[in-house]
Amino acid sequence: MATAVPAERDAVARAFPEPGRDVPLPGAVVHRLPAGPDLLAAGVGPASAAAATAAALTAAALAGTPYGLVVSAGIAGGFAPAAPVGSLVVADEITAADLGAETADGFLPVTELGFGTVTHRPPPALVGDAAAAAGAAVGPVLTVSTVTGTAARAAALRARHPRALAEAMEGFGVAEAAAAHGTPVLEVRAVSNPVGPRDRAAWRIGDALTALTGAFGKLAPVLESWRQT
Ligand SMILES: O=C(O)c1cccc(C(=O)CC[C@H]2O[C@@H](n3cnc4c(=O)[nH]cnc43)[C@H](O)[C@@H]2O)c1
Repeated sequence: MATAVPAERDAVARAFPEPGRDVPLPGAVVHRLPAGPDLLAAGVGPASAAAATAAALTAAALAGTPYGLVVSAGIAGGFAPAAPVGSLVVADEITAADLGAETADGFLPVTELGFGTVTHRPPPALVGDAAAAAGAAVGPVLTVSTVTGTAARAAALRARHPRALAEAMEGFGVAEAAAAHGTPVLEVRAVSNPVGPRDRAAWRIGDALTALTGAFGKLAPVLESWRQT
């Protein structure tokens, strides 16, 4: 389970009965729960998330105990009205929304430049089971390197990704690390703020962290029992 910051990691940990311990690894510190998943505060942004997630995946593989699933979890901005503050989102697509080139005719994703990947798709059956268990909406979660701060930027993202429900900064990095290991990925987000004009007073980080704890209390059996078929 990869979050950005320790506050998100600890919110997920509160869904599990017993406290864990930190296990230092080369390039990452995994918080190991006795009766739950390994948790990783991987850092803010796609690069840090990818690096730390890859380190944890590699350490597990070299130890002969490879992970069966990687989950990117945390708070996110929600695209109103589909994803209001306090709601939960499970990604059916994890998309890098600003990986490409700005041109006179608008943004071109790297895939239209002839290389790379911009979208990872979690296993549909797992997405459905997770969303049903958590009472979450299902749709694309965008990964950005810059938090949207204007209505114009929000509108531009919605125009390019009309189904998008949320915006965060780590999912695509986590998904790239998982893909390099052939490991399925899931992204679960609790909405802390609306995507749009920067208004720090509108952020409800505490409420979102509480929603994240509640979500993983319901998700735990789904994630534990899920095996790639
Ligand atoms: O603009 C601010 O002053 C501000 C206040 C609180 C938090 C931030 C962040 O940049 C948080 C980024 C962090 O949280 C995730 N997140 C939450 N909401 C969003 C969003 O609307 N767009 C992108 N990322 C968001 C993200 O995954 C990071 O881990 C800024």
